[in-house]
Amino acid sequence: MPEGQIVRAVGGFFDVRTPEGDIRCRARGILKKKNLSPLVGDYVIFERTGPEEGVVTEVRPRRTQLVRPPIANVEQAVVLFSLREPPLQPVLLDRILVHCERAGLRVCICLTKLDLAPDRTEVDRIAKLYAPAGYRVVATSIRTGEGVEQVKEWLKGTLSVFAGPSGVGKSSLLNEILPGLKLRTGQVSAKLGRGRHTTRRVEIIDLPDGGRVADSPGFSRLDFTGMEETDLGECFPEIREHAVHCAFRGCLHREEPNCAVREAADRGEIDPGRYRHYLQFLQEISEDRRFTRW
Ligand SMILES: Nc1nc2c(ncn2[C@@H]2O[C@H](COP(=O)(O)OP(=O)(O)OP(=O)(O)O)[C@@H](O)[C@H]2O)c(=O)[nH]1
Ligand SMILES: [Zn+2]
Repeated sequence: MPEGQIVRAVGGFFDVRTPEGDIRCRARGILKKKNLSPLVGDYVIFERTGPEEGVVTEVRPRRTQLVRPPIANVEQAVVLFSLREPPLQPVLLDRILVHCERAGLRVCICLTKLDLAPDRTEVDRIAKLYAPAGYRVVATSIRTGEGVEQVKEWLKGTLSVFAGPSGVGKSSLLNEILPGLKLRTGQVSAKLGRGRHTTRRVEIIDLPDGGRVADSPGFSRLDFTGMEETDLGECFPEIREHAVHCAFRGCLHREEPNCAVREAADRGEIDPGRYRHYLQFLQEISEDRRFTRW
């Protein structure tokens, strides 16, 4: 039976992309009963019921699943923050990165509006700061075109989602990467990713160089609901790496004796700012827990 990936959900139908084109499918009732309603991004098996119509009969296991936007099998998050207007927000950046890690996504960081920064000092600092975590950093400007090719390179061969606060230039960069996007998706609106006050409709867009991107930005909810204190360290790659040498299993890297993470932070092997944000988030999680217990 034919297979494909759902690229769009419209009024109870799912558009399944296949090499021969998109097939508009309903979902077989049994899937809903089994609580397996298809999501955009799902790889599915379908039966043809007409030349361009079908029924989804099976949903392949998901590798990842995001809630906002509701989309399956995203592999990569391109996290955007502007260097200026608005200025970089380091805590919020780490907060988004935690959510990316938690969702199991590969991360790259894009510092936008390079044309508004006096020089590359801040870019170099951020790149150095995130190197131990394994995050690649690029600086872009849609005014000068700098960095855009690098982002295109990162998007190849994978399904990505853009993430970042309002006004940092997510839509602008997506438009730069896909100048024909509006035409292709038939959107009248001049802006992409504008979903806050309108019905959010997710769609996966094929890039000319291969690779796919969700047209709606990710991670609009950024609290740590449902997270255990012991989960947090897992979401900081450089902390995760050192944590295996901590004296205690389940070490939260606070005041525990022989904590390899704190020692690495003292030696500067873990960025002190990142460690501080870790402690801040840990505090949030533990306060939440106390609250729910009362
Ligand atoms: N100088 C400069 N301005 C930029 C750049 N990229 C985007 N902008 C401007 O920043 C503003 C916000 O850009 P958007 O693309 O709407 O930002 P967004 O992240 O999509 O914002 P939301 O839709 O609110 O999430 C616009 O006025 C853009 O023209 C850039 O590289 N340099
Ligand atoms: Zn520790």
